[in-house]
Amino acid sequence: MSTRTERVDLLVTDIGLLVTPPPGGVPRYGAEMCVVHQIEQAAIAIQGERIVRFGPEHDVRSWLGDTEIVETVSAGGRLVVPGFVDPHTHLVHGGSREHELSLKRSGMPYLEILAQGGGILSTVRATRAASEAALLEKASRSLDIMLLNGVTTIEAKSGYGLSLEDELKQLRVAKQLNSSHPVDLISTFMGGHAVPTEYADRSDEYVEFIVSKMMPEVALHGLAAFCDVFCEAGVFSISQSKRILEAGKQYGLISKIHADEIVSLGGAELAGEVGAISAEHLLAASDQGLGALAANGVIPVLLPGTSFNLGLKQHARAREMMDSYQLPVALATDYNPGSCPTESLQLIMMLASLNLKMTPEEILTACTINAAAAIGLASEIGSIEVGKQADITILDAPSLAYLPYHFGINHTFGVIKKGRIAVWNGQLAAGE
Ligand SMILES: N=CN[C@@H](CCC(=O)O)C(=O)O
Ligand SMILES: [Zn+2]
Repeated sequence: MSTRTERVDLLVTDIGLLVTPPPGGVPRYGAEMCVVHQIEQAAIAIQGERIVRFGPEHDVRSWLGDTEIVETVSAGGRLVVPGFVDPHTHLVHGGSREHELSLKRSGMPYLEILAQGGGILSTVRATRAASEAALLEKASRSLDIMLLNGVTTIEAKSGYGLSLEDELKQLRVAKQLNSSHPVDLISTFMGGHAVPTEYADRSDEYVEFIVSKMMPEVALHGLAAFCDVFCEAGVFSISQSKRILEAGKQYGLISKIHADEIVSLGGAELAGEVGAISAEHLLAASDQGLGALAANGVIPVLLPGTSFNLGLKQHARAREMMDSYQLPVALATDYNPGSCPTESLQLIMMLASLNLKMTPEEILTACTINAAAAIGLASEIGSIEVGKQADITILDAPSLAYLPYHFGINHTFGVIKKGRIAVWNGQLAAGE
């Protein structure tokens, strides 16, 4: 395994049970998702930001010999897993939408609220009205909650600005948080989230505005790694979505797509055609669409919190995706102020168990290595592996199954981010 190092900066001992996807730095497909490595009475040695050794504690200790250890912490017999990754969030936004709760509960469909100028467009108004500092403050608080819940890396989309300045404003906030907050953020440009009111009935013109005015600026300032579009009936058509994603590729932005969430429009097929890294939602994806994902290595990112919160009977066909199509399913919160206002990935784990019929092992894989792969980071994060970033979550739980079983609470005891203690005893560490 690894050669001995001069010094270990942090040694995590007394890990009751360490569970991780196997090494490899690649997504885990279908049946592979239930295979995880489990080590009882384990320890992890960290130097700088990297894992240098892990395994049974007696093995790690004999490997260490008389190596200098700067700091030792005990996991107190708890469960230790890779830091969770949330690969689909709409973190940066102004305002909230509790005023739409009664409309939703009275059965008004999500797309109808949007068509009446509410929904996403309501958050666009609030985001445009908010200062950059106010957006930063609000997003930072949500990011703290995510960290306290054991999440160490997230993806964050724009898409509530829908004007050049306001899209850039959202993306600058995410960039700023990436450098100031312990959680790593990777940004997605989503100017194609809705057609703004000033372009009502001129959606093709808005698409050209995205392509000709927004994308060059996003690329020029290095503000995003990915490009996403809400490909949905009444929002962006297949051809408009294709125009946006293909143009994004010219600017080096990797495609993602909100596909077949409500209507089976062919978004999954388009994801395959444009070579997207991931396709999200997929409740209404056709068999042909799932085949296109499998044939083109597209990762399905499932968002069971959204179908739950929208009160939908339909769920993404996770079992078929894994069992029949051998797809590498990932899970995410979809944290946003409308369809899924929760930062809790642990709630999503419970819903994945309940409604997607995923096993605890599959859920762990979907929230770690496959989630990392959905944002292009599987070689760096998503598993406990020598050489990988030391992103580690310590949970007050005796087993993986305990997480979806004892639901509605936060099990996180500690979080180590890039080798530094970011959360301990359920609290943010001083200075974080
Ligand atoms: N479906 C489109 N976009 C978001 C919801 C955004 C909102 O309602 O504000 C989603 O992924 O669920
Ligand atoms: Zn979304």
